[in-house]
Amino acid sequence: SEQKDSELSIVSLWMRRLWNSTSKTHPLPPAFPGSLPIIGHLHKGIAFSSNIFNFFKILSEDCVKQGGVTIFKLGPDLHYLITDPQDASTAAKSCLRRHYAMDFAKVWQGNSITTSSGKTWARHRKLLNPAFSLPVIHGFLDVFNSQAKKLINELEPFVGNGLFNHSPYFVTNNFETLCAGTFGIENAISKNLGAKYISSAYEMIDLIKAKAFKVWLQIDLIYKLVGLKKKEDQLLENLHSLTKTVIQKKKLARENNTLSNTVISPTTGLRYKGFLDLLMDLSADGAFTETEVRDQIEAILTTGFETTATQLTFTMLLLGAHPEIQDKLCKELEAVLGPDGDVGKEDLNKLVYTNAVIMESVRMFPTIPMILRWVEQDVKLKNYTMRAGSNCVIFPLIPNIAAKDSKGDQFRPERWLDDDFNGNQDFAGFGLGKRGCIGKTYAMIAMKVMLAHFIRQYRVRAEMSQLQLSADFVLKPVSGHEISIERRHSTAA
Ligand code: HEM
Repeated sequence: SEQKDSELSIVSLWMRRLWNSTSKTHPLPPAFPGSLPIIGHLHKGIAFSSNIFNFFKILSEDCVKQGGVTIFKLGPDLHYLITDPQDASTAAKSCLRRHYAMDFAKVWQGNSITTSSGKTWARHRKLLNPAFSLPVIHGFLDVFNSQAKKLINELEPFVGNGLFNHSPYFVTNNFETLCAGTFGIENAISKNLGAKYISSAYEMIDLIKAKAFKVWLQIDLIYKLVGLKKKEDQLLENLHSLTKTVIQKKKLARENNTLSNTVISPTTGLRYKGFLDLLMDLSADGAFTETEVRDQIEAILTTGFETTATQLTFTMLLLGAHPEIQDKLCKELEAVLGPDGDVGKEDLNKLVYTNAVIMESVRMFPTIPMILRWVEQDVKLKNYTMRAGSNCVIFPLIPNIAAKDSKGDQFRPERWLDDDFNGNQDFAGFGLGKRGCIGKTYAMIAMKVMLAHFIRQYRVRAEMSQLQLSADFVLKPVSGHEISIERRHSTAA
């Protein structure tokens, strides 16, 4: 019946999209320039598709100029673009349903925290919140520390050897870290299985994107005829086989009591559980079905592995291009942690500048470049009412680029320390409101630990003038992002 519900909801979304394009219920805000009859701004989207991040900047800057709310039309689909912080907050609070494109991810992740809406989402979010709390994440510190050291060793051959692409190393390493934290078993999966999962996830995301943009692929018969259904089934098998394998392993271990379902962290002394154990406890209590456990695990893996890795890729690049900031960061890390000590939980709050560096990296390059929501009911903003059946786009770039100072395009971590930017409620890099990022604490601590080891060991150099970005679900560099590394002889042990 869930399948039927989702089909019905897709049909009703289509009806509302069509209705919305013709109804004249509420006056519209000004449009982004260049809209054409029928296709709207589709041609603009296509023209800018090779540099989508620049397009987001142009859209958000225009939106700021036009008063904070504009319209962007992709064929019949009406999108409200919002840069006004108060309206962004209202929209994020009122529109808790994701864009319909996320419905195409349901074949993969069912009704998980990322794909569900309404009461199902609220229940999942409430049940999952404790799994992402600070004490749980503190329990992962050993994994974070050892994974950071592992990466540093892996990069050893690049020392003094010129530019290289560091991004895939961060992706693989972060995926392993996430698997250890998620499954609560180190080396739970083989390297091959992990690599297959990552490549299948990328391909699956491409399919979801294709469905969202090429509307004819949303018709099942066409999807089958062009061979994409077969491809999708194969990818789903690859993806689900990893989660199924680990869940089976864990289940057996729990039944036979051969694996303690809590791990004692040697650094923190804390007893902790991986996400999977917490989910299985909930399933034993009847809160989650077995399928829901798998769906949530898929959702955590997908939202977790690329975001943190990509943000670190950007951070290394920014640090490489700003040696004075890198030196200041290194000084703080050495002062708090010594030349090569691990990061303990009591150190985290002392790494104030490190925190600012990461936040500034999220501000400059938000890996989730837009918050896309579906407007289910009419939503009243300050000066306009968003029509039910439309979409709204909140750019994390809002307060980021429409910056509070005139130097918003500069990488300046100090703004998080000196200015009123610190604790800025409008900052949308990790989302806004109740549906904001559940993994923020995980991500911030994982990134801090990685930077702590990396920067004390290596001096990074980079040059950003040729940087090219792409943005699908995640904003990422596609070229011009290589770095070089040298050992910091003066401080290395
Ligand atoms: C630099 C790292 C990260 C950034 C910048 C980031 C950013 C975001 C943003 C902006 C949203 C809101 C999207 C929306 O409202 O449409 C979000 C949601 C989410 N994030 Fe993150 N994220 C990061 C890392 C992580 C990690 C490591 C995990 C998991 C371990 C994670 C799990 C999630 C989940 C499950 C949601 C959906 C929450 C919900 O729908 O209730 N994120 N993230």
